[in-house]
This record gives sequence, structure tokens and C-alpha cells, in this order.
Amino acid sequence: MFKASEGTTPPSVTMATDEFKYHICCMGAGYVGGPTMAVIAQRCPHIRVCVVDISQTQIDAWNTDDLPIYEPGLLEVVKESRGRNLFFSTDIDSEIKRADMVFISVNTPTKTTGIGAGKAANIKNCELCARKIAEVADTPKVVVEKSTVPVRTAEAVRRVLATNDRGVKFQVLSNPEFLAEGTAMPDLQEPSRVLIGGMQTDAGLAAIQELVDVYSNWVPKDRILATNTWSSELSKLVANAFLAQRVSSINSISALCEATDADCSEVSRALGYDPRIGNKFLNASVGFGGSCFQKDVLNLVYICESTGLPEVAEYWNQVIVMNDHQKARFTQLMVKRMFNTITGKKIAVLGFAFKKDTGDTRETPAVFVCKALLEEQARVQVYDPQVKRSQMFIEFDYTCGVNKDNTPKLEESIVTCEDAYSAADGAHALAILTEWDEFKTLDYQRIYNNMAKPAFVFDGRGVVDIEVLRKIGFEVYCIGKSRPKYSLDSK
Ligand SMILES: NC(=O)c1ccc[n+]([C@@H]2O[C@H](COP(=O)([O-])OP(=O)(O)OC[C@H]3O[C@@H](n4cnc5c(N)ncnc54)[C@H](O)[C@@H]3O)[C@@H](O)[C@H]2O)c1
Ligand SMILES: O=c1ccn([C@@H]2O[C@H](COP(=O)(O)OP(=O)(O)O[C@H]3O[C@H](CO)[C@@H](O)[C@H](O)[C@H]3O)[C@@H](O)[C@H]2O)c(=O)[nH]1
Repeated sequence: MFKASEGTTPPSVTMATDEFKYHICCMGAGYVGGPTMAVIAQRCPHIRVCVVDISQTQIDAWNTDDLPIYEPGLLEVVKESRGRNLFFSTDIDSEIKRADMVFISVNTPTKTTGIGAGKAANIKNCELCARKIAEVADTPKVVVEKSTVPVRTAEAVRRVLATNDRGVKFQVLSNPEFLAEGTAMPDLQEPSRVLIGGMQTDAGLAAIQELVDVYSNWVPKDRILATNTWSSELSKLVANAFLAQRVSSINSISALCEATDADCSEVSRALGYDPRIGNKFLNASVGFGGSCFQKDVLNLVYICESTGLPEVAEYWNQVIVMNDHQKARFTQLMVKRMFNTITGKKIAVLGFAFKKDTGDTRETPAVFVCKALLEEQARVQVYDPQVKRSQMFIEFDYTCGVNKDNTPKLEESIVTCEDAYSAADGAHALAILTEWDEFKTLDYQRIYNNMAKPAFVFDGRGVVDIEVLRKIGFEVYCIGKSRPKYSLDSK
């Protein structure tokens, strides 16, 4: 199974497949499946872990040192176990058959058509996994929902599994993942908690214990929370809704700070000292992005609507409304400050990923800002240390429906650059859209010297030292901070 290819780490210890007493198969080799299984394999060398996927390209990449995702520390952990007790394969049927436990870790995106389009999560991939397990399994298995799913999805998975015609018994558990991208490895190695939901029957409790036994290899017992299935499924959606709500709340206050000369980071600091509020997730920004927050809040909204709770649905929907407003507000400010026109102007966009330390661009605010800049006929010069040009175009099309068929000048209007200095060369403005550490230590004097004047900075991430940049000569606007006094209109 383990194919030696260029750049692949050879196995340090070889143990025949049959010698392992316990086998885990994970369906879905993405941002969650890959890192999660790499950590299980690292912490449980006695368990054989195989991650399977329908995408040959994805699996091939996991078998090289050029992994399909960028995550600090991931490659080292993969290399430690790959070929020893961690494998990546497209032989889905064999790996399911062999497994004692099967994780379902496939994507559950927002539906784009049909009932619930734009809100409901599409659990098609989860159902297909359950069907595949039902089709090929000939021994009992614990099936673990790792994907984020609407509450009561385990019921659907259980019913599909029951169609197995060999009478095989399955237990379905909910074990949502709470890792954040960019910090996935520490999040997995020292999780704040591991949540496991299952049926409160003898067989259900035994299945929960089986999964507890896996995590207990490295997670302290008091951080492993066992509960019933529905509470577990719902907790995941609610956790993301609460986090997203915090970002929207502080972003709403950022607008008020800009209008009143209050400083949003000072407000956050004051709030954060209250232990009941806590100091995390209070950074005002150009808006939240990522594959989870919007999808999961919208899913929660849809579930509330479908269960006859319109007021509750509307409450959570405001989190999305505020996020959309924040993204739009940022570009409106740019245009307004640059004398109400950016037609033909060069704008340097620093950062395209939805947050630092990831190459993930799903729902990134940068795509919405760039789209708005293109609509104003600006020329956009983008630099991101981890995002390839091809990925940016995939994201424009997927998230905003912008492609070269409906926007013929797209390719020439977006210039991708090798570093921040070339992106800023000749630009009228910098727009900082991801908080990459390297943007804090750029030589802003050098950047200023090579920009058109007046040189504007629009900081959507609170990255720059405003006073230093103002001394250099920049006209600086930062989310949640007071605006330059030399502006004609301070609002
Ligand atoms: N990305 C995150 O940070 C994160 C964190 C926690 C939870 N989640 C949730 O975890 C789930 C997976 O997210 P992700 O970001 O890893 O998605 P992803 O798109 O990165 O990966 C999903 C993988 O599943 C594969 N797949 C789809 N259908 C399959 C099938 N029938 N059989 C085998 N493989 C199949 C795809 O080819 C893809 O490689 C989602 O429900 C998401 O909401 C994501
Ligand atoms: O104070 C803050 C904190 C975050 N963000 C933005 O919010 C988005 C999401 O950030 P973060 O939550 O750190 O990253 P994700 O990888 O999306 O992780 C979230 O979504 C995952 C998928 O469900 C969950 O597992 C994690 O617990 C949850 O934090 C990013 O655009 C951040 O820039 C802010 O604007 N201000």
C-alpha cells in the first residue's frame, strides 16, 4: 500500500497490516481528516490509521512531502507516522472492510440549489459515506461523524447503515471537531475538549467508551466529554455560532469606534479583563471568513426556521448580516477616501487567505473586497505567502461566481506578486486583508517611496503601527480606529 515516491518519507518501522489489533479508517482526506488522523496515528502507534478519499490527487499529495494543505507543524507529524501506522489510500472498500472504527470527515457545504438553498448544509457526502459503509462492511463497526452536520444527522446515517444486507451491527457516534486552521496541530494535540455523543444504550455507551479509549492515549480524561448524540451534534453548530457572534459583535462596535474616536482595541482590552467575557475573539476585522462560520451559522438559522422558531433564526441571522456589512463597509471606505474613484488605480492587496498561517481561501473576506475593487475598475496587485494564483481564481468563481467568461478582463485586472514590495510598487493604496506576521515587519518607508501619492493604507486586520506609518507620510485607515484629522469628512 505505501508507495515510495519522490519526497516520501520511508517507514521507520514496518509492521504488517494484520499485526495491528485495531484499525481506523477515515473517509475524507481534507483539512480535518488529514491532520486529525495524523495526530491519532502519532499518539497511538498501536493503531493502524488509513485516510481514504475519492480524490486520487488529494491522496497522492498526502503521500509526498508537498501536502495538499498548509498547516504549521503538520508535515513533521505526518512524516513521523506515515508508512508506520498512518496511510493514505483510494482503496476505500478494503479500508472500510478492515476497520473497527470509521470516521466520516467529508465536506458538508451550504446547499446551492433546491430546498434550503443558501442556508441548509448539504449532507450528501455523509450519506454517500454511510451508503458505502453499508454496502461493503461485513464486520461490526463504530461509525463516527466527524463532519459538522445538522442536528439529527446521525439518525439518517443510522438508517442508511441499517440497509446492510449481511446483518452487520453498527453504532453511530457524533464526535465534532473543534480545531481551527493555522493552529490545527496544537488544537489536536492539546484539545480544549473532545466531545463524544452516542446512544444512551448499553451498545451506545460501549461505542462511546471505544472512542474514549482512543483519545485517552493523549487527552486528559476530564477533557473528554461524553453526552447524547443530539446534544453533541448541536453543540458544534452552537460553538461556531457563539464564536462568529463575538466577531460580528466587536465588528459592529468597530464602526461605532471609528465614528466616535474611541479605539476598538482599547474597548476589547477593557472587555477582556472581565473573566465572564474573556479576552479571546475580540479582534475587530474586515470580517470573518473560512469554511465553517458562515456555513454553520446559516445551518443553525435554517434549522431554527424549519423547527418553527423564526425569532431565534432571525437573531442568529444578524451575525451574517453584520459580517456582510463589515466586508462592504471596508471597500466603501476605500473608495470614499480615495476621492470617490479608484478607476484605473493600482491597489495592493496584502493577504488573500481567510486568516494567517493557512492557505485556505474559502469564504475569505479578500475575495469580496477584490470583487468590489474590480467592479470599481481598479487594478489589483495581490500578494499572499501561501495562496497560489490558480486558487484565487477558483475562489472568485466558487464564492462570487466571478470567472473569465462573465468578467473577460479578470485575468489582466488581478496581478499576483512574489512579495509585498512588488505588490505595492506603484500602488495608490495598500489593503491589508490577512494578518500574516510578515506584514508587521515590512519596510514601510521603502514601500511608501515606491507608491503613488497620497499613499493610502487600509488595514483590515489591525496589523500596522498607525503612528509610525503616519509619520512616514501614509494616510492610514484602520478598522475600529479613529480616522485621520486631515480628512474633510471624519465620518
Ligand atoms: N476546515 C476546518 O477547519 C474544520 C474544522 C472543524 C470541522 N470541520 C468540518 O469537517 C468537515 C470536513 O471539512 P474539511 O475542511 O476537512 O473539508 P475538505 O473539503 O477539506 O475535505 C473533505 C474531503 O472529503 C472528500 N470526500 C467527499 N466525499 C467523499 C466520499 N464520499 N468518500 C471519501 N471522501 C470524500 C473530498 O474529496 C475532500 O478531500 C466539514 O463538515 C467541516 O464543516 C472543518
Ligand atoms: O477575534 C477574531 C477572531 C477571528 N476572526 C476571524 O474569524 C474567522 C475564523 O477564525 P478562526 O475561528 O480562528 O478559524 P477557523 O479555522 O474558521 O475555526 C473555526 O471554525 C472551525 C470549523 O468549524 C472550528 O472547528 C473552530 O473551533 C473555529 O474557531 C477568520 O477569518 C478570522 O480572521 C476575527 O475576525 N476576529
